[in-house]
This record gives sequence, C-alpha cells and structure tokens, in this order.
Amino acid sequence: MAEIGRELFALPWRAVLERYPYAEDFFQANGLGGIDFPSPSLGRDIEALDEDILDDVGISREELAENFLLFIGRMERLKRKSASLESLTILGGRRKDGEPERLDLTIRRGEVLAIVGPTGSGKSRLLADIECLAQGDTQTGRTVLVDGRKPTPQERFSIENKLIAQLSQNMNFVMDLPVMEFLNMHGESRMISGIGEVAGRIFEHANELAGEPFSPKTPLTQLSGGQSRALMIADTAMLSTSPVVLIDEIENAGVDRKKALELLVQEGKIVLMSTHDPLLALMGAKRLVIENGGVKTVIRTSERERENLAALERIDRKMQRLRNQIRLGGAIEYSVAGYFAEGEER
Ligand SMILES: Nc1ncnc2c1ncn2[C@@H]1O[C@H](COP(=O)(O)OP(=O)(O)OP(=O)(O)O)[C@@H](O)[C@H]1O
Repeated sequence: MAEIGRELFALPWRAVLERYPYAEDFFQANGLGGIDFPSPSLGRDIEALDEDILDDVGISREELAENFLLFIGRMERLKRKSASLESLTILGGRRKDGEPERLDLTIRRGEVLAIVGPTGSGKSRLLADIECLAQGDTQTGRTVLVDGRKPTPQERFSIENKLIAQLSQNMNFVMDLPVMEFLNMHGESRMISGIGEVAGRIFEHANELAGEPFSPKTPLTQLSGGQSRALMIADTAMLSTSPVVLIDEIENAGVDRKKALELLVQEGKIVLMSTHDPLLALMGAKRLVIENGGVKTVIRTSERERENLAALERIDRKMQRLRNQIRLGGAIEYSVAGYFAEGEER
C-alpha cells in the first residue's frame, strides 16, 4: 500500500471512514469528537473548522492535518506488520526419555500440517510450544523460529498482533450480542476497512460451514456448539491477523471440516492441527508423527493418499447424510452396505 498522502483530504469524510474506520479516533483523541464533516471533502471540512474550537483544543489547522496523515500512516504500517510471516521453523528438543528429538522443519505460508500420535504422546505440547514460540525454555527444549530468526520479545509476548491464533474446543461467549453485531464490533476492533462487507462474508462462510443455518440476529449464546465453532473458524480465517492457526481437533459436530480447512488455507495461513481424522490428515501436505514426547517422523502425503482423499470425501459425505437422518429422527432401515457401495444419488 502506498504512503498516505494529502489526496486523502480530497475524499468526503464518509469515504475516509469507510477506508480507515479508526480515523474517528484521531479526532476524538484531539478533543474534536462528534464534529460534523458534511462537505464533499475532508480538506474543506478541516478548513471550515471554527478557529475558537481549534484554539480551545490547542492545535493549529496545519498541525491537525499533518498529524492526521501521520496517524493514518502509522496505523496502516502497524496493520501490515502484524500480518507478515512467511515461514515457521521447529527445531527439535528432547523426548520424554531425554533422548534428542531430531527435527529441523520449516513450514511455509498456506501449508497445512497434521499432528498425529497416541494419547499422551505430546501433540498438545507441540502445539503449545508453537503457540508460545518456545526458545528452549519449555519442558521439551524445542526452539521455534519465525522467518528463520528468533522471534522478538514483542512477537512472543504481545497480546495484540499475535502471530499465533489457537482455535479452542469450546467457545464460551461471555457477551450476548447478535451474531452480526459481534462481527461488526470485532471488525472495528481490528481496524478493518469496509467492516460491513467483511462481516457479511464471515457470516455467509460460517453458515456454509455450520450444519444448521443461523440468522444474523441470533444471539451468540443461542448458537449450537457446531454453529459457534463454525463462526469462530470463519472469523479467524478472515479477521484474525495471526498468520498461524493451531487447531486441537475440529470435531465432527456440525462443522464441514473440509471447507473449514480450505477457508483457513485460502487466507494464506499456516495451519497446524492435531487430528486422527483421515480426511483432515490427508488434506495436509505432511503429518508429524509424535511418539514419547518427540516428533518421530514427518510423513509427506503421497500421491496414492491424495487419490484416496477423494474416496474418503465421498464416504464422509455419505456418513454425514446418515448422521443427519439420525439427527432428524429418521430410521436407517435399508442396507447400509449397499448404500456405501452405490453412487451418491441417495
Ligand atoms: N518432550 C517432552 N518432555 C517431557 N514431557 C513431555 C514432552 N512432551 C509432552 N510431555 C508431557 O506429556 C504429557 C502428555 O502430553 P500431551 O498432553 O501433549 O499429549 P497428547 O498427545 O496431546 O495427548 P491426548 O491425545 O490425550 O490429548 C503432558 O504432561 C506433556 O507436558
């Protein structure tokens, strides 16, 4: 994006706000909140500001204009900075038995990796090491690099602009806003331009991912488990500036897992998910096999496996239909073996 120049003053205030929703904060912070800017250009509005009001808040017209451009420029740089990461590198530490973990793995933007292994093997621990960008200072001694270098303390510990987002299993909404209001508010807090349109797209995607549709007016606390998870996935894909998303299993309940993953990857994120679902595991480019607290091997999804993915998707769709029949109080009185053997018409 180009530097913010004086041409901004040629736009009407409404267009400036549409592009930079946080612009209003600047005038608020300068004691000029709530002033009407009705003319066809912001420049003219600033020209028309009452001299007495400017005197009262202690700023000259020129300073106001200059500072406004500086403010918008800084905010835009901040936004760009928060979104950038090309790769993540995981360097091995030690396993539970103290033996070294032989691992030097770089994951690039848009890649999906599955993490597999028996209960208690250390899958969640690996996700936690990534989430805190471990620097040899966790139980496992692993080191995580961003773009091939050590993360800065700000990258590790800042709560805003987090590099890593974690999609948790339970969405406990504290607020009880209608869905669309929540999305608009979230967009505003993320300084997103054209919030209305983005919120609308998130809503549509969430509805596509959720098994049962919900309305923009549905209060958050009335969403089902699957619906709220679908909403959070769509929200993370489109609003979160975190370039890395960690998922501790996308459970079956009412979420189209395949579409969810596609949505996250489409937005250029690195996705790491702990899963034993063959459909999800084979969608990843690789899978990390965890044993005894360490990554034992990295399996690259083969051509053969990719071919199997199509068959698995077909089976999954059929399973989904059976689930829906049960959910809707139906009966399964026909031959299930026959149903799986035939095409997809039924
Ligand atoms: N390299 C390691 N060194 C020491 N302790 C470890 C190591 N890796 C994992 N652990 C510990 O082992 C325990 C089990 O790990 P974790 O919870 O990550 O397993 P998991 O594979 O996610 O299990 P589940 O599938 O049951 O959720 C945790 O207490 C974790 O901190």
